[in-house]
Amino acid sequence: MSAALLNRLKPAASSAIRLWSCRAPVIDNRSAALSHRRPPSVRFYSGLMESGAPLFRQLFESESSTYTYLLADTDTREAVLIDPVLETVERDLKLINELGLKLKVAESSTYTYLLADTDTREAVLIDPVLETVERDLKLINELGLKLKVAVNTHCHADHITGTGLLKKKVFGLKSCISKHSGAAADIQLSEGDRITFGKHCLTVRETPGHTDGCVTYVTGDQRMAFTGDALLIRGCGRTDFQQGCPKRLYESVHKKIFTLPGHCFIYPAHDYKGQTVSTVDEENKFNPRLTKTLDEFVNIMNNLNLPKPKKIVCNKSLTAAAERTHRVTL
Ligand SMILES: N[C@@H](CCC(=O)N[C@@H](CSS)C(=O)NCC(=O)O)C(=O)O
Repeated sequence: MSAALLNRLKPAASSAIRLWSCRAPVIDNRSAALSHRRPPSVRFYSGLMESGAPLFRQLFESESSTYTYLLADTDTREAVLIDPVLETVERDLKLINELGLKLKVAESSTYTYLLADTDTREAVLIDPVLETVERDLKLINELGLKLKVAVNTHCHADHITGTGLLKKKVFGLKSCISKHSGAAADIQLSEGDRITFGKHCLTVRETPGHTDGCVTYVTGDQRMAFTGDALLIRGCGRTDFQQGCPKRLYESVHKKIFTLPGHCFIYPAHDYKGQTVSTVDEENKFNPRLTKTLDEFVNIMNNLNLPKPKKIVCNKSLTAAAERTHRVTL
């Protein structure tokens, strides 16, 4: 596979299917779907491929009847997974290892934050992501920290994926998310709750609007706020799917974030322009959406016309689970 082709695959997994389908053999899934018979969990087609064609596997998750597709360059071994499903991630990773492939990281421009008490070494991870769990654990080990809690800002498929895997790898680790998120976790959080690590803490401020269960975590000294997707730098979370509501978001930001001290640093869950940090004062003055009136804000949010975010599209199972209450377990 050429570098140009790989680059074309990376930004949009759905177009990858179209791209490959002209060269791959025809696959007829209809019989399995119509007869409700369970298809084999892994199908092999590589023998039918013309030379130079990518390695291709169709994988199936029976609970949600979702197909995951594995595509790889047989020379570089670089691989892409389309629609990985939570329940079958371990099986798919095993196959990728068996075939000696290197999974390219799905890009969601998501930030994970690590905070720790330097005396007790107790640590907290905010929004750990599946693809970077190993990197984050390595850092935690290198720094001699004890990971105590994995806290999640909200239940979206581009944020919550790492917590389950971390719980398998770190004995005693607790998961946290808002009680309004619809997800099950060890600790269900509400407004004003505190997550302690050593002498430090994070306080929960409920900031719904992007989703019902969005929260902002504020350090005890109010110097830092981890705003998730509620407030982004010079932007904010979209409100056009999965419980989004512009009016709620506007109120959340004005009442719960802009009331923090002006010097409080804002650390968002995403940035698409390379920005890393802002402050309450800065966003209060320069945020092009949230400095508007409520009506203007609602109008802006209802006309963003954004493309679907990458990992939300790529992970049908988690997205569907996020839409059904109490299906995601962290
Ligand atoms: N422009 C982005 C679009 C990705 C996107 O929709 N991001 C979400 C957070 S993940 S649900 C969002 O709320 N974005 C707000 C915005 O104004 O972008 C891209 O480059 O993919």
